[in-house]
Amino acid sequence: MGDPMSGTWLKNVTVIRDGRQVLRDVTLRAADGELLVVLGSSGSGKSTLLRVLAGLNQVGSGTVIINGRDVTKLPPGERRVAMVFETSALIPFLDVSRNLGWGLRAQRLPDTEVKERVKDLARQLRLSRLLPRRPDDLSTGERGLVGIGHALVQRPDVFLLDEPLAGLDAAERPRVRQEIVHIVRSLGATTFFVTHDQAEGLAVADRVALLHDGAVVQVGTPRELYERPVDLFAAGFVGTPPIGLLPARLVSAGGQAAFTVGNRTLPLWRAVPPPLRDHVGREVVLGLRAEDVHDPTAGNDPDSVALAAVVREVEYTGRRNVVTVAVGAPPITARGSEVSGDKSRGATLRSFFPPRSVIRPGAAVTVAVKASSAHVFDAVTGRALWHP
Ligand SMILES: Nc1ncnc2c1ncn2[C@@H]1O[C@H](COP(=O)(O)OP(=O)(O)OP(=O)(O)O)[C@@H](O)[C@H]1O
Repeated sequence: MGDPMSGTWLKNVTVIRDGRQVLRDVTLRAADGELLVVLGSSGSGKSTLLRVLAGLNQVGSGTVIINGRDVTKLPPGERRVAMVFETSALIPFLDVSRNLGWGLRAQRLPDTEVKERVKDLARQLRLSRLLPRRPDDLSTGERGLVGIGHALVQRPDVFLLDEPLAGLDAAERPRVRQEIVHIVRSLGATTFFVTHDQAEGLAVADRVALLHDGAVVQVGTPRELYERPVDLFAAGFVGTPPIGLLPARLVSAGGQAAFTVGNRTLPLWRAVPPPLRDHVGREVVLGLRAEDVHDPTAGNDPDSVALAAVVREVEYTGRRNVVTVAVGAPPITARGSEVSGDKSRGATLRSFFPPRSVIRPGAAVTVAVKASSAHVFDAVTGRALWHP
């Protein structure tokens, strides 16, 4: 990105509604042709961010740039973007074919080309059989597909997709998702893809921007968000099942770092890493992904330490059981920790057990963890200090 204006982005954008900041100084840039997922829970400001790009929401302050062009003061019609809304507005008295084509006809494309493009797109999205029907004669999911089609047929510079898969059933979602990704990639269009579903976001994104309370928490590749979350909020939001959290104290003995958890000690088997030096003797929160929490009877890793725990929940998924256990440790109060656990229950970890294991809520078990697999967070601010 040599040109400082290139790409499609918001620069220091603030949006105020009813006296509340719904976007707070948001700076977020998608490179040309990038598929950027905007991820966040309900009310985090995702739709507002798209509406600002589309020109449907005024900014309080800041700049909006589309394909290197400052469009902050331009009306929606002059921004060359195509938007799919969560509930798409179809024209009731036009059949699907005309609904898909009217945007192109408005651009004065020749009729034969409009028909050709509509036909191709309908085939790609597998909605050819719906072309003669009117919106009233479609299911919610089918209307959703037509809404997606209406945006995708346009070949704009920038696609704005707001929960495009919301109306579709679970079985159809992965297929349509792949089709959308295929289409926007083959057109080379920059795409903002809004979702509250982290698994969906990770699956399609070049990069993910995680939004919380109107502010950008972290921007990175799916892998960066999973492996190097900037704080407890990001760590808890990204990944299934949610990351497990353990309160601990960082100690240093004979120059070697370790974490104490209750009456157990988890040695790191190395000197205190420089980013942790200021935290020796202080409380931290350890974050452990389910794949790093083991059934100690299944094998013997000499670096692991067994912790006593009580089974809270068992979810059978076919390939394995996802087991939530409570470890005898006090609840965690750090900022952002609420997304990955229930505060009232104390520290919880998740682990994968074999599908045939007989394990029931209330059972006493031990789980094996090791310090070198743990993400380390500040116990007060929730900021990440160290990643495995
Ligand atoms: N017209 C409005 N007037 C006042 N506040 C609004 C208006 N529209 C949205 N908001 C508020 O702005 C915040 C962000 O809303 P937005 O729709 O951008 O969130 P979102 O992340 O897209 O949520 P969802 O996933 O539920 O659609 C919310 O707190 C919402 O209540």
